[in-house]
Amino acid sequence: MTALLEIGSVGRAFGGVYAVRDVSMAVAEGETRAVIGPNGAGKSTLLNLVSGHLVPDHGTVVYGTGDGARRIDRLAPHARARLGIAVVFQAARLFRGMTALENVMVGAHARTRHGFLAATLRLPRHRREEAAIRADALAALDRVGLRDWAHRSAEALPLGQQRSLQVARALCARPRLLLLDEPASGLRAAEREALARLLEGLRGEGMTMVLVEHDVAFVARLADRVGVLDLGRLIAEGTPDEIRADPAVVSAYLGAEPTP
Ligand SMILES: Nc1ncnc2c1ncn2[C@@H]1O[C@H](COP(=O)(O)OP(=O)(O)OP(=O)(O)O)[C@@H](O)[C@H]1O
Repeated sequence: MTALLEIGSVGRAFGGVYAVRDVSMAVAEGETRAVIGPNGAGKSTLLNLVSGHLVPDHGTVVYGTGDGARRIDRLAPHARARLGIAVVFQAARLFRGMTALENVMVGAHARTRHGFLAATLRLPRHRREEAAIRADALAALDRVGLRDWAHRSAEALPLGQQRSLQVARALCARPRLLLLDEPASGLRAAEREALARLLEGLRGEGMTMVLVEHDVAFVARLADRVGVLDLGRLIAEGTPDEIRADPAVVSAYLGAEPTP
Protein backbone atom coordinates (compact mmCIF):
# COMPACT_ATOMS: atom_id res chain seq x y z
CA MET A 1 0.00 0.00 0.00
CA THR A 2 1.24 3.48 -0.85
CA ALA A 3 0.11 5.95 1.78
CA LEU A 4 -0.88 9.37 0.49
CA LEU A 5 -1.55 10.62 4.01
CA GLU A 6 0.23 9.51 7.14
CA ILE A 7 -0.87 10.89 10.47
CA GLY A 8 1.71 10.10 13.14
CA SER A 9 0.83 10.28 16.85
CA VAL A 10 -0.89 13.65 16.56
CA GLY A 11 -2.26 15.37 19.62
CA ARG A 12 -4.16 18.58 20.03
CA ALA A 13 -5.53 20.00 23.28
CA PHE A 14 -7.92 22.84 24.00
CA GLY A 15 -7.64 24.41 27.43
CA GLY A 16 -5.56 21.49 28.68
CA VAL A 17 -8.03 18.85 27.50
CA TYR A 18 -7.00 16.67 24.58
CA ALA A 19 -9.51 16.70 21.71
CA VAL A 20 -7.23 14.35 19.76
CA ARG A 21 -4.73 12.22 21.61
CA ASP A 22 -1.91 10.23 20.06
CA VAL A 23 -3.78 9.31 16.87
CA SER A 24 -1.95 7.58 14.02
CA MET A 25 -3.59 6.71 10.73
CA ALA A 26 -2.36 5.96 7.22
CA VAL A 27 -4.62 6.55 4.23
CA ALA A 28 -3.67 4.79 1.02
CA GLU A 29 -3.80 6.54 -2.33
CA GLY A 30 -7.23 5.89 -3.84
CA GLU A 31 -8.76 4.88 -0.52
CA THR A 32 -11.98 6.19 0.98
CA ARG A 33 -11.40 6.41 4.72
CA ALA A 34 -14.17 7.21 7.13
CA VAL A 35 -13.68 8.53 10.64
CA ILE A 36 -16.63 7.98 12.94
CA GLY A 37 -17.25 8.54 16.63
CA PRO A 38 -19.70 10.09 19.08
CA ASN A 39 -20.15 13.83 19.56
CA GLY A 40 -16.97 15.48 20.74
CA ALA A 41 -14.81 12.44 19.90
CA GLY A 42 -12.34 14.63 18.03
CA LYS A 43 -13.33 13.91 14.43
CA SER A 44 -13.46 17.49 13.22
CA THR A 45 -10.31 18.32 15.12
CA LEU A 46 -8.48 15.49 13.37
CA LEU A 47 -9.71 16.67 9.96
CA ASN A 48 -8.63 20.22 10.75
CA LEU A 49 -5.15 18.95 11.64
CA VAL A 50 -4.92 17.57 8.11
CA SER A 51 -6.44 20.60 6.35
CA GLY A 52 -4.26 23.05 8.28
CA HIS A 53 -7.05 24.84 10.08
CA LEU A 54 -5.43 23.53 13.26
CA VAL A 55 -1.79 22.80 14.04
CA PRO A 56 -1.00 19.78 16.25
CA ASP A 57 0.60 20.22 19.66
CA HIS A 58 2.69 17.19 18.79
CA GLY A 59 2.93 14.52 16.12
CA THR A 60 3.32 14.70 12.36
CA VAL A 61 1.19 14.83 9.24
CA VAL A 62 2.98 13.59 6.12
CA TYR A 63 1.38 13.98 2.71
CA GLY A 64 2.46 12.78 -0.72
CA THR A 65 4.02 9.63 -2.10
CA GLY A 66 7.59 8.57 -2.83
CA ASP A 67 10.01 11.48 -3.17
CA GLY A 68 7.07 13.88 -2.97
CA ALA A 69 6.16 12.90 0.60
CA ARG A 70 6.63 15.80 3.01
CA ARG A 71 5.58 17.02 6.41
CA ILE A 72 2.69 19.45 6.14
CA ASP A 73 1.66 19.84 9.78
CA ARG A 74 3.05 23.37 10.06
CA LEU A 75 1.77 24.61 6.71
CA ALA A 76 -1.10 27.09 6.47
CA PRO A 77 -4.37 25.86 4.92
CA HIS A 78 -3.78 27.65 1.60
CA ALA A 79 -0.36 26.04 1.27
CA ARG A 80 -1.90 22.61 1.83
CA ALA A 81 -4.61 23.47 -0.70
CA ARG A 82 -1.92 24.19 -3.25
CA LEU A 83 -0.49 20.74 -2.60
CA GLY A 84 -3.84 19.24 -3.57
CA ILE A 85 -5.81 19.00 -0.33
CA ALA A 86 -9.39 20.22 -0.64
CA VAL A 87 -12.02 20.44 2.09
CA VAL A 88 -15.79 20.23 2.09
CA PHE A 89 -16.86 21.89 5.33
CA GLN A 90 -19.96 20.96 7.26
CA ALA A 91 -21.27 24.50 7.28
CA ALA A 92 -21.71 25.83 3.76
CA ARG A 93 -18.98 28.39 3.34
CA LEU A 94 -20.50 29.98 0.31
CA PHE A 95 -19.82 33.46 -0.93
CA ARG A 96 -23.02 35.37 -0.50
CA GLY A 97 -24.20 37.44 -3.41
CA MET A 98 -22.33 35.21 -5.86
CA THR A 99 -23.78 32.70 -8.27
CA ALA A 100 -23.17 28.97 -8.00
CA LEU A 101 -20.73 29.24 -10.91
CA GLU A 102 -18.74 32.05 -9.29
CA ASN A 103 -18.56 30.09 -6.05
CA VAL A 104 -17.06 27.12 -7.88
CA MET A 105 -14.64 29.32 -9.81
CA VAL A 106 -13.17 30.47 -6.50
CA GLY A 107 -12.12 26.83 -5.95
CA ALA A 108 -10.15 26.77 -9.17
CA HIS A 109 -8.24 29.90 -8.23
CA ALA A 110 -6.60 27.92 -5.43
CA ARG A 111 -4.43 26.23 -8.07
CA THR A 112 -3.82 29.09 -10.49
CA ARG A 113 -0.82 31.34 -10.45
CA HIS A 114 -2.61 34.63 -10.52
CA GLY A 115 -5.10 34.15 -7.77
CA PHE A 116 -8.54 35.43 -7.28
CA LEU A 117 -7.79 39.14 -6.97
CA ALA A 118 -5.97 39.37 -10.29
CA ALA A 119 -8.78 37.46 -11.90
CA THR A 120 -11.38 39.70 -10.33
CA LEU A 121 -9.58 42.75 -11.71
CA ARG A 122 -9.79 41.10 -15.14
CA LEU A 123 -6.29 41.97 -16.25
CA PRO A 124 -5.96 41.08 -19.96
CA ARG A 125 -3.40 38.33 -19.52
CA HIS A 126 -5.69 36.58 -17.09
CA ARG A 127 -8.64 36.43 -19.42
CA ARG A 128 -7.62 33.23 -21.13
CA GLU A 129 -6.99 31.54 -17.82
CA GLU A 130 -10.34 32.85 -16.64
CA ALA A 131 -12.12 31.25 -19.60
CA ALA A 132 -10.46 27.92 -18.83
CA ILE A 133 -11.48 28.18 -15.17
CA ARG A 134 -15.03 28.98 -16.17
CA ALA A 135 -15.15 25.89 -18.37
CA ASP A 136 -13.73 23.78 -15.53
CA ALA A 137 -16.26 25.21 -13.10
CA LEU A 138 -19.15 24.47 -15.44
CA ALA A 139 -17.86 20.92 -15.84
CA ALA A 140 -17.64 20.55 -12.04
CA LEU A 141 -21.21 21.84 -11.67
CA ASP A 142 -22.33 19.39 -14.31
CA ARG A 143 -20.53 16.64 -12.44
CA VAL A 144 -22.50 17.26 -9.25
CA GLY A 145 -25.79 17.76 -11.07
CA LEU A 146 -25.98 21.53 -10.66
CA ARG A 147 -25.40 22.69 -14.23
CA ASP A 148 -28.86 24.25 -14.40
CA TRP A 149 -28.15 26.26 -11.26
CA ALA A 150 -24.93 27.84 -12.52
CA HIS A 151 -26.30 31.35 -12.74
CA ARG A 152 -28.54 31.22 -9.71
CA SER A 153 -27.59 32.72 -6.40
CA ALA A 154 -25.66 30.11 -4.36
CA GLU A 155 -27.39 30.96 -1.10
CA ALA A 156 -30.79 30.26 -2.67
CA LEU A 157 -29.90 26.57 -3.10
CA PRO A 158 -31.41 23.96 -0.77
CA LEU A 159 -28.95 22.54 1.78
CA GLY A 160 -28.29 19.34 -0.18
CA GLN A 161 -27.36 21.29 -3.26
CA GLN A 162 -25.22 23.70 -1.27
CA ARG A 163 -23.27 20.63 -0.10
CA SER A 164 -22.95 19.45 -3.71
CA LEU A 165 -21.82 22.93 -4.67
CA GLN A 166 -19.06 22.71 -2.11
CA VAL A 167 -18.01 19.37 -3.58
CA ALA A 168 -17.94 21.01 -7.03
CA ARG A 169 -15.80 23.83 -5.67
CA ALA A 170 -13.41 21.34 -4.09
CA LEU A 171 -13.22 19.31 -7.33
CA CYS A 172 -12.46 22.42 -9.34
CA ALA A 173 -9.23 22.72 -7.40
CA ARG A 174 -8.33 19.26 -8.84
CA PRO A 175 -7.53 17.77 -5.45
CA ARG A 176 -5.50 14.69 -4.79
CA LEU A 177 -6.99 14.37 -1.32
CA LEU A 178 -10.57 15.35 -0.54
CA LEU A 179 -11.55 15.92 3.10
CA LEU A 180 -15.24 15.94 3.95
CA ASP A 181 -16.59 17.02 7.35
CA GLU A 182 -19.96 15.38 8.00
CA PRO A 183 -21.17 15.88 4.43
CA ALA A 184 -24.47 14.07 5.04
CA SER A 185 -25.47 15.97 8.16
CA GLY A 186 -28.78 17.80 7.95
CA LEU A 187 -29.61 16.33 4.54
CA ARG A 188 -32.96 14.78 3.70
CA ALA A 189 -33.02 11.14 2.55
CA ALA A 190 -33.09 11.97 -1.16
CA GLU A 191 -30.26 14.51 -0.79
CA ARG A 192 -28.25 12.00 1.20
CA GLU A 193 -28.75 9.42 -1.55
CA ALA A 194 -27.63 11.89 -4.22
CA LEU A 195 -24.54 12.77 -2.20
CA ALA A 196 -23.71 9.09 -1.60
CA ARG A 197 -23.92 8.44 -5.35
CA LEU A 198 -21.69 11.40 -6.09
CA LEU A 199 -19.06 10.24 -3.59
CA GLU A 200 -19.30 6.67 -4.89
CA GLY A 201 -18.56 8.05 -8.34
CA LEU A 202 -15.48 9.89 -7.08
CA ARG A 203 -14.35 6.79 -5.27
CA GLY A 204 -14.73 4.82 -8.49
CA GLU A 205 -12.43 7.31 -10.20
CA GLY A 206 -9.75 6.72 -7.59
CA MET A 207 -10.09 9.92 -5.57
CA THR A 208 -8.55 9.62 -2.10
CA MET A 209 -11.08 10.76 0.48
CA VAL A 210 -11.24 11.16 4.25
CA LEU A 211 -14.80 11.39 5.41
CA VAL A 212 -15.85 12.38 8.92
CA GLU A 213 -19.38 11.18 9.63
CA HIS A 214 -21.95 10.35 12.24
CA ASP A 215 -24.09 8.24 9.97
CA VAL A 216 -22.76 4.66 10.16
CA ALA A 217 -24.94 3.41 7.30
CA PHE A 218 -23.69 6.20 5.05
CA VAL A 219 -20.11 5.37 5.94
CA ALA A 220 -20.52 1.61 5.58
CA ARG A 221 -21.64 2.09 2.02
CA LEU A 222 -18.75 4.31 0.99
CA ALA A 223 -15.67 3.56 3.03
CA ASP A 224 -12.91 1.07 2.35
CA ARG A 225 -11.78 1.41 5.94
CA VAL A 226 -13.18 3.09 9.01
CA GLY A 227 -11.37 4.60 11.99
CA VAL A 228 -13.31 5.03 15.21
CA LEU A 229 -12.50 7.85 17.60
CA ASP A 230 -13.70 7.99 21.18
CA LEU A 231 -12.62 10.72 23.59
CA GLY A 232 -9.86 11.73 21.20
CA ARG A 233 -8.35 8.27 20.86
CA LEU A 234 -8.47 5.91 17.91
CA ILE A 235 -10.16 2.86 19.46
CA ALA A 236 -10.64 0.74 16.33
CA GLU A 237 -9.78 0.56 12.66
CA GLY A 238 -10.98 -1.83 9.99
CA THR A 239 -13.43 -2.50 7.21
CA PRO A 240 -17.03 -1.38 7.81
CA ASP A 241 -18.01 -4.99 8.64
CA GLU A 242 -15.12 -5.42 11.08
CA ILE A 243 -16.01 -2.14 12.77
CA ARG A 244 -19.67 -2.99 13.17
CA ALA A 245 -18.73 -6.30 14.79
CA ASP A 246 -16.14 -4.76 17.16
CA PRO A 247 -17.44 -4.87 20.77
CA ALA A 248 -15.37 -1.80 21.78
CA VAL A 249 -17.00 0.17 18.98
CA VAL A 250 -20.46 -1.06 19.81
CA SER A 251 -20.14 -0.04 23.44
CA ALA A 252 -18.36 3.28 22.83
CA TYR A 253 -20.15 4.46 19.77
CA LEU A 254 -23.51 2.82 19.75
CA GLY A 255 -23.71 3.03 23.53
CA ALA A 256 -24.81 -0.57 24.00
CA GLU A 257 -23.42 -4.02 24.56
CA PRO A 258 -23.54 -6.25 21.50
CA THR A 259 -26.51 -8.57 21.48
CA PRO A 260 -25.46 -12.21 21.93
N1 LIG B 1 -11.65 25.45 18.92
C1 LIG B 1 -11.93 24.76 20.03
N2 LIG B 1 -11.82 25.32 21.24
C2 LIG B 1 -12.07 24.61 22.37
N3 LIG B 1 -12.45 23.33 22.38
C3 LIG B 1 -12.60 22.73 21.19
C4 LIG B 1 -12.35 23.39 19.95
N4 LIG B 1 -12.56 22.52 18.95
C5 LIG B 1 -12.94 21.38 19.51
N5 LIG B 1 -12.95 21.48 20.86
C6 LIG B 1 -13.29 20.42 21.81
O1 LIG B 1 -12.59 19.26 21.42
C7 LIG B 1 -13.41 18.09 21.54
C8 LIG B 1 -13.52 17.41 20.21
O2 LIG B 1 -14.29 18.22 19.33
P1 LIG B 1 -14.53 17.88 17.81
O3 LIG B 1 -15.38 18.94 17.25
O4 LIG B 1 -13.25 17.56 17.15
O5 LIG B 1 -15.37 16.54 17.93
P2 LIG B 1 -16.27 15.83 16.85
O6 LIG B 1 -16.02 14.38 17.02
O7 LIG B 1 -16.05 16.42 15.52
O8 LIG B 1 -17.73 16.18 17.38
P3 LIG B 1 -19.08 16.43 16.57
O9 LIG B 1 -19.48 15.11 16.02
O10 LIG B 1 -20.01 16.90 17.65
O11 LIG B 1 -18.79 17.46 15.53
C9 LIG B 1 -14.74 18.57 22.11
O12 LIG B 1 -14.71 18.38 23.51
C10 LIG B 1 -14.75 20.03 21.77
O13 LIG B 1 -15.51 20.76 22.72
